[in-house]
Amino acid sequence: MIELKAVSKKFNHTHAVNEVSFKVNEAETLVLLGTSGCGKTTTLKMINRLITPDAGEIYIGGEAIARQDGDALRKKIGYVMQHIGLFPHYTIAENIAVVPKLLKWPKAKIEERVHGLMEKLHLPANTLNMLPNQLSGGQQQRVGLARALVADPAVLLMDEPFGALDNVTRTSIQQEFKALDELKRKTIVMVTHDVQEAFELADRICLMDKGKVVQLGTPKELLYQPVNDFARKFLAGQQLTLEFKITKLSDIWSFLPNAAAAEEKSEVADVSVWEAMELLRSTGKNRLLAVDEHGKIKALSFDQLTKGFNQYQNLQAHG
Ligand SMILES: Nc1ncnc2c1ncn2[C@@H]1O[C@H](COP(=O)(O)OP(=O)(O)OP(=O)(O)O)[C@@H](O)[C@H]1O
Repeated sequence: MIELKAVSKKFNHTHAVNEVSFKVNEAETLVLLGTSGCGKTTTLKMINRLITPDAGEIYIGGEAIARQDGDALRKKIGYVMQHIGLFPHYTIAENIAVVPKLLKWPKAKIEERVHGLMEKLHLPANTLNMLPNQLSGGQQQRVGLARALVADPAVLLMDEPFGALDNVTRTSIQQEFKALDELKRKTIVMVTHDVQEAFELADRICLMDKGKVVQLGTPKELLYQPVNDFARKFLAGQQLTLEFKITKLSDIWSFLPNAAAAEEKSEVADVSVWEAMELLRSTGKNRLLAVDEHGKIKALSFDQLTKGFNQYQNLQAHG
């Protein structure tokens, strides 16, 4: 869907991006991860031609973007900016409706879409006519996302979309983001410097350093098969949490105790061990129930999840 071929960009003497190549498949979320200044934002902005590469080629849907008009291209690509970047003197409704107005949608269609998105993103209807500074940081972030999604673009570029939020708000918006139907079909390239966030949201991660791709792979590959010391050190210290995040209930299913009660219903889908623990924490319950496709019910408590996870890890390590 998106392909970068040996793309480079220099600013004065800084090689911001140095022969970067990768492909993003349709409906995939690729996260660009790396320390500040490694070239993530420059890479992202070259995909919608806010920055022009010095060398290399970029294709979207098989077409070279260099041969397309920049404004027309950007109307087709959703873009969530770093630091949100809402227009301060536009109301929330006007901020969300920028692209549909440029595309000359009829007024009624714009209103319907803006209302629908506000509902989906849990923005209260009374914020429609407010200005951005009257909203909380979390609400502003949702408006930024609504603005990027409004014309239903197939491609979405997101630059530190949750960067301005406190940890609690950040975690809950990340969870909502993952569950949002609007995003399921989209090809997403997202920038972050936060390892946990990358593991939470990425199908694949592109780890960058000094303008170059260090490693591109699934979260599991980055964790268990780091290509060099830089990749290893980048994840060091967070190993256990990351393992909880990439291990699913279905992975540890056979190690969890059966729960008999047929009348009890499932409360948990096939989430990660981490998410199941978060659910236990947030609901304050001692145990939750999960059910598989054969109707088999399993009980989940902190203790059982940890035991099941350890047994699974042992099996992975020793066959
Ligand atoms: N417009 C510019 N003019 C000069 N140098 C720039 C410009 N934009 C980026 N750079 C430099 O290019 C390098 C890569 O910057 P970039 O913003 O792409 O990194 P990043 O990984 O997104 O960092 P951050 O997470 O801090 O935004 C940095 O050294 C930066 O100082």
